[in-house]
Amino acid sequence: MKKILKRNQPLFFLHVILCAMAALIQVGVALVYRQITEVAMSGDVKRLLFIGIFAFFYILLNTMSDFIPRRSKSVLVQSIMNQLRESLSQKIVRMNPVLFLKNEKNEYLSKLANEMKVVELEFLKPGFGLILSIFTFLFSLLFTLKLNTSFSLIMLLLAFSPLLAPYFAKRILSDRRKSVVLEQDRTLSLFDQLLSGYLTLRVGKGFPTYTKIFTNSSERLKKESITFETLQGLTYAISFGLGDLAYSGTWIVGGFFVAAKIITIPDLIAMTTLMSTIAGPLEYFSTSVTDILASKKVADDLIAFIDGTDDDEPNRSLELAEPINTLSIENLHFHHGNRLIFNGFTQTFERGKKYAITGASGSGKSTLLNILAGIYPIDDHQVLVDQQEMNQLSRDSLYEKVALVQQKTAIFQTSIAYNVSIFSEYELEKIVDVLKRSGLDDRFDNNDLTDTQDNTWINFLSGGELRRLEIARAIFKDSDVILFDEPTSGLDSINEMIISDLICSLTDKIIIVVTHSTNQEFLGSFDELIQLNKS
Ligand SMILES: Nc1ncnc2c1ncn2[C@@H]1O[C@H](COP(=O)(O)OP(=O)(O)OP(=O)(O)O)[C@@H](O)[C@H]1O
Repeated sequence: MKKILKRNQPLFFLHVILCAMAALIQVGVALVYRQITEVAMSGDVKRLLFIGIFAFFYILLNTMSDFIPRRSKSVLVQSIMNQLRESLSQKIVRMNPVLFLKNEKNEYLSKLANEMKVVELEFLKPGFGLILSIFTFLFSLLFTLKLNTSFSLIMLLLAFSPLLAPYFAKRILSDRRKSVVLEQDRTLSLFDQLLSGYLTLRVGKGFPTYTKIFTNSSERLKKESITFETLQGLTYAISFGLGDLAYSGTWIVGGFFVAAKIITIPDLIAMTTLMSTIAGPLEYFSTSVTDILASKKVADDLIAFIDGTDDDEPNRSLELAEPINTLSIENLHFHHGNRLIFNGFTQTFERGKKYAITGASGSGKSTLLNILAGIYPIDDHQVLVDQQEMNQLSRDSLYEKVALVQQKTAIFQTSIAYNVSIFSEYELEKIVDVLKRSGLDDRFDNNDLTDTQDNTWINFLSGGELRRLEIARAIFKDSDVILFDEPTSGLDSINEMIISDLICSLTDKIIIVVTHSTNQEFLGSFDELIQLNKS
């Protein structure tokens, strides 16, 4: 958070200065009232008229003093929110892919949708709102001290009482706020699964039970929210009551001071007006502190996630200067948790050759691809890229030269061209050529390849077309190593051979294909078949 505040220093200081000016104007109202009372008591009508006109313009100025700090607070909070969203996406980009794969995707969605909202509305807004309150409080205090010291000290004691409630409630409020966010996460996650599993649930008649599960989760969210809001409301109410008590107390104590002729009636009017600019800010202070303390845990967790160090391994700094000629696996030992997947596996992959990896389900084929793509962590000396440790290569440098064609095609809501180039710069002729080579030119005959708005096509690609789009990406990238994860799964033999021909057309590369295919023609197109056995 400090880093973000530092980046917004100019906006922050501008807000502080505007708050100080606004506070001075607001506190000045008491002096205007004091003056009016004094002149009214003197019976000087002409001066009273003059001061009345002055008061009118002063009230106009006072209106602006309410608006301007609100606006500067809004600009400051929204710039911070913008940076937080940017930092969150950067954090995810920087993350170690293994950690990313391990976590629930909805956890990240919730950070953007739920936690950021809490930080904005219950942490930053009340936090920056406090600055005006602090200035108003301090200036009012200075004025009252000037009018009468002992009365001011009594007022001050009374004015602090509303702060007691949030102070005692902070722990429980903070825990309850976190519980609400957790329930929001669960409900969001269930709703997301409802959308992604819509057809399965509909056709499998799972909706009645699933809807019950969702309703129960929503019910728990309702209960948690009510509990939190009740506690929060109670804290506000106690603060409000104490604030009211302090205000009435000022009139009563002030009455005694007037009776004892220690202060005048105009002084009492000024001081009770100032009490509202002392107790008012303190009341605001107490509700804001209530919100801040309640949301602090959520804000701290979000910032800890963004600033956390579970990013990519720091020792991955080597760059790959030359094209990759060999990938070597030497005596690989690899576990998923307690489960041994590879027990001394050795294999060299050479440029210009095509390798098919086969084996029973669960024998570790996809795991091997993920190791070769630098995703899973491995011990030193087990995977070498042209004699360089895979572990030490920067992922950016590795991904310049390695492409991973995944089983499940990710499609982005943008143009066809960007879907092929995966958001890198492209020349249209190259996209047209790649689509032709991957047999997708007919499919996109009537589409504007560069149109980023009309994405209806993304919902209607067949299984074979999706596979071809994945391969079009690999052809566009033209990397030295292409790793295919079951490129023909779910395809008929004709489509299988189309994909096989496409793969065969890629020359002078290291091609590694994981496959379950038993099609001898397809398998015959590889230079080497590698059979994995369960360890
Ligand atoms: N991240 C993971 N954490 C724990 N276990 C995993 C993980 N990934 C895979 N496994 C397990 O490791 C074993 C090998 O998985 P892998 O996906 O590599 O097999 P596969 O040969 O590709 O299987 P299939 O042919 O069915 O796709 C499986 O039993 C799988 O459940």
